[in-house]
Amino acid sequence: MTTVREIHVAVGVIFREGKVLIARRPDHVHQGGLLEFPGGKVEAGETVQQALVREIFEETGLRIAPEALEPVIEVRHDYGDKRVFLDVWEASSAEGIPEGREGQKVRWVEVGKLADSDFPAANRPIIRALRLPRQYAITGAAAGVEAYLEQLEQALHSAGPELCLLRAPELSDDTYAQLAAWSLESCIANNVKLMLHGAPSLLEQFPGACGLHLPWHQARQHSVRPVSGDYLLAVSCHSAEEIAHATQLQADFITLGPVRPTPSHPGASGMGWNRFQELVAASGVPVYALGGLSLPDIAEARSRGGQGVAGISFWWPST
Ligand SMILES: Nc1nc2c([nH]c(=O)n2[C@H]2C[C@H](O)[C@@H](COP(=O)(O)OP(=O)(O)OP(=O)(O)O)O2)c(=O)[nH]1
Repeated sequence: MTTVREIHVAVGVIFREGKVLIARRPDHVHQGGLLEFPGGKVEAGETVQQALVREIFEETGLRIAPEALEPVIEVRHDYGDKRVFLDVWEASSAEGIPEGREGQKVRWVEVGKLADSDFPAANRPIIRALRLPRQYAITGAAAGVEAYLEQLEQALHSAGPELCLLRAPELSDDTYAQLAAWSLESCIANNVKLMLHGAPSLLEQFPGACGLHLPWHQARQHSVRPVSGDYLLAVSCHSAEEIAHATQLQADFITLGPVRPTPSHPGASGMGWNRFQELVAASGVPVYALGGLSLPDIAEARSRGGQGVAGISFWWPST
């Protein structure tokens, strides 16, 4: 076990016109030569917000109001020679024109163009968190495949989700595949990203899907990431052990719940927001809160360190 002290680092993601500000770390420092989001160590007696306001001004000349900062994700990472706790916050308003005040190059980049390999390893979940939406829409029950598709069309039009999971564990593999083919067409036409639910072979069958969501009983059968980095990988988790396994699989995000009791999982009691927060703090990947939640719960989920909410009832038409 490492005995190196963990360093609390305040990291700021500053948005302007859909782009984020990045800088290149000087060659001679830790993780030198790689790109970073501006920030630095939280000094004794400082809050993370105070540290961010100070570091961002010192490094870039931009002025940020502490109340404009919102939490993104907390990432703990052990580099071997250094252990960091990246406390990541975003700001969508900052005053001034940024300049590299410590000689570093700064520039604005679209989130979609951030590449993992250009950043320190600890930044991988940050980049995921910036790309993922606040809601993860999961399909619900329907009377049959055709009814299912009708409800999907209706839900896509009325709710307009960005990211959707085709979950239908009650269907046979063949029926699910039929539904996946139709749903994918519909999602692509509506500019919605579709995740498939089940075994990794689904992505060979449907390469146009954006990723695979492993139910826990599937996830536990794998010891390494079962899909390529070109796809998103998500895992359904319910405990610290399951989260640790999903992290080992290099999941891009997870769902965690039930936070509250929910009709789709009768008998399961909710873990509550405090337990959710504890588990999220130890996870290091974007986490959607799941179970008995609706869109107004997004604010609570984010204040607890989560990415947002996942669920059926907030978007799926009732039968
Ligand atoms: N600012 C920043 N640091 C990051 C990112 N990703 C990442 O792993 N780190 C790590 C690299 C360093 O080990 C640590 C930040 O420490 P630092 O040395 O840059 O902090 P500082 O500006 O307070 O430095 P100094 O006073 O020691 O010069 O966090 C990131 O995106 N931004």
